[in-house]
Amino acid sequence: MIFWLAAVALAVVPLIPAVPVYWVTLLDNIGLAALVVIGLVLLTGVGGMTSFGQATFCGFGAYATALLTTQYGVSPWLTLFVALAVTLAVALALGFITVRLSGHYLPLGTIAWGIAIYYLFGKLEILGRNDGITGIPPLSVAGYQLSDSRSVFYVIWAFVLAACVATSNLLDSRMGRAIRALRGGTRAAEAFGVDTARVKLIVFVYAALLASVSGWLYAHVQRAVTPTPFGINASIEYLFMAVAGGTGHVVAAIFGSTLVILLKEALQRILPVLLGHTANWEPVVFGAVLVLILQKWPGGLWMFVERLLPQSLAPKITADAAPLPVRSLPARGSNLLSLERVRKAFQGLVAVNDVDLSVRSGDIVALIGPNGAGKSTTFNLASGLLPLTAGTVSFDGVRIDGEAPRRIAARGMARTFQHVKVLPDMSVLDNVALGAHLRGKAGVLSATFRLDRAEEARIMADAARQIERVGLKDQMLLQAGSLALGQLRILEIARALCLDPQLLLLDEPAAGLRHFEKQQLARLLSQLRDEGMSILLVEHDMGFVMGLTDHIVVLDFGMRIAAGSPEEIRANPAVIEAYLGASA
Ligand SMILES: Nc1ncnc2c1ncn2[C@@H]1O[C@H](COP(=O)(O)OP(=O)(O)OP(=O)(O)O)[C@@H](O)[C@H]1O
Repeated sequence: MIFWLAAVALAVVPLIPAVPVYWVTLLDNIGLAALVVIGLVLLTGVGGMTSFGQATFCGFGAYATALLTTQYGVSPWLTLFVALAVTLAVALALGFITVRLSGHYLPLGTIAWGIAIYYLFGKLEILGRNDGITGIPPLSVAGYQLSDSRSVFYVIWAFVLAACVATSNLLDSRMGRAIRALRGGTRAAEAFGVDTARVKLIVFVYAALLASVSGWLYAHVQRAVTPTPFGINASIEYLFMAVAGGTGHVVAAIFGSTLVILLKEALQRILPVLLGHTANWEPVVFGAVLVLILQKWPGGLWMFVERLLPQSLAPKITADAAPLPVRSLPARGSNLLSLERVRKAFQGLVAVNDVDLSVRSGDIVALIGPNGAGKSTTFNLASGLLPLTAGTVSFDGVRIDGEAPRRIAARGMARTFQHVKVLPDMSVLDNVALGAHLRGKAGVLSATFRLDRAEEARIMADAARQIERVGLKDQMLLQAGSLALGQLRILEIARALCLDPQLLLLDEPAAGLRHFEKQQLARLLSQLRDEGMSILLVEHDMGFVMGLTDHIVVLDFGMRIAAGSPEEIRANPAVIEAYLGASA
């Protein structure tokens, strides 16, 4: 509501004759920057991919329209589609290479192509080399030329408004959750079935297209383009705007753009008066202020505004949403997971040495052993996180070794993590809904146009059902970051259940839990088994395992030294020697 009131108030500004043209021009510049920064909020703030090359994509939009309108007389509105098509092709090619980079190689990659393309713009004869292209026509609507700041204002801000709405819609969707999941690490996201390389590429292209629209508008506002506004300096400035505003919220992009542009303007006016001479101190003070902001408020300054706004309403859960389809569980007692003579060697070290392990449907099976016995490695071989050196893994009668973790997840194997991997600033409900990624289909287009609501309601209703199933109903709308470790581990189980699995893989589910939390967890796992769920868990806590499981496999130095019921394992001398003996 406040957002729309602000939009109406903004729309009135250029109509007030007393508002100087200079201020309207500033608002135009803020709008142009905000388009790029909205993309950066999604790419960097939400998706965690830092780009120092966004201005380059503005360049593609600007040069495409500059060339076509001045050389070939094409209508500017048509060139918008050409600009988007050119940017799409370039962003797909650059993104394909760039988003596969990780750590600091990713921003370095964006710097590299940002610089290269900037020089390319300045070298190409057809683009007028460093002099650029002049004589670009203004935009026109119904024969009326938008050649002044006031008239073009509405076109710029219509695009900003559309970008805000589309991006907010996108974030509040299945794809939006997948984009947020990127911040939690590729491993976790892939385990829920997210194709992380594809999602990264989608975000990269989305941000590039917004920058291209900004460049296209810029060309028709300035009526001339040169390479300068599309260089690395401009890209860094856009990144500052995103970070200074706050990278977690779409509206913060507008706030950050306003902040940085007004700061630059203010410094240009105030500093010469204060310092009384013409030396160019603005960049120095500008840099110092930005460093101060980054130091003091790394989350961005939007949070100060956000605190003053009414809290957004809790997400609606439609109780009567049709349930998502549920896969049938295999007959109780049938062989669900089989590891046969699996082996994993890390260079010289054989971490898992020809181990056999099977899980029957409806059983809780534990994999135990002293530190370094090879439990986690075996677990990761089963879930596809590590490739096998030898042996086979079959799930529900089908060989799955060699398949990617997300394909294995799609078959009905869901996992939790030894070090919990939740998104702390997302609600428990949204975190759990992430587990249902593979049960939905809605992509970017249906999300931005809100055509995904029926599917989204079904996903949310299922997530709420799983949360109730594990007993976290009272925490459903809290931020996941506010939960205790025991609740976080249960949240991960709810998220795994949201995948509609046949088998749950739990990596040290009781690690770090207090006694009553362990009891609560054991009750939940028994309840799930009673409901027909099969569970394989890696665990250190013998008391927890003995009271809960149907079958135990013991590893030591990568070898299987025993397998049997808890009673058999308790009485096995090799186990007492290797495991219990060690702790005794
Ligand atoms: N990526 C790796 N590269 C090299 N060695 C590894 C790798 N992962 C595990 N190892 C080694 O393989 C052996 C088994 O490790 P693993 O983590 O599977 O044991 P674990 O039983 O899960 O131990 P813990 O209970 O301490 O987690 C250890 O000696 C470990 O150092």
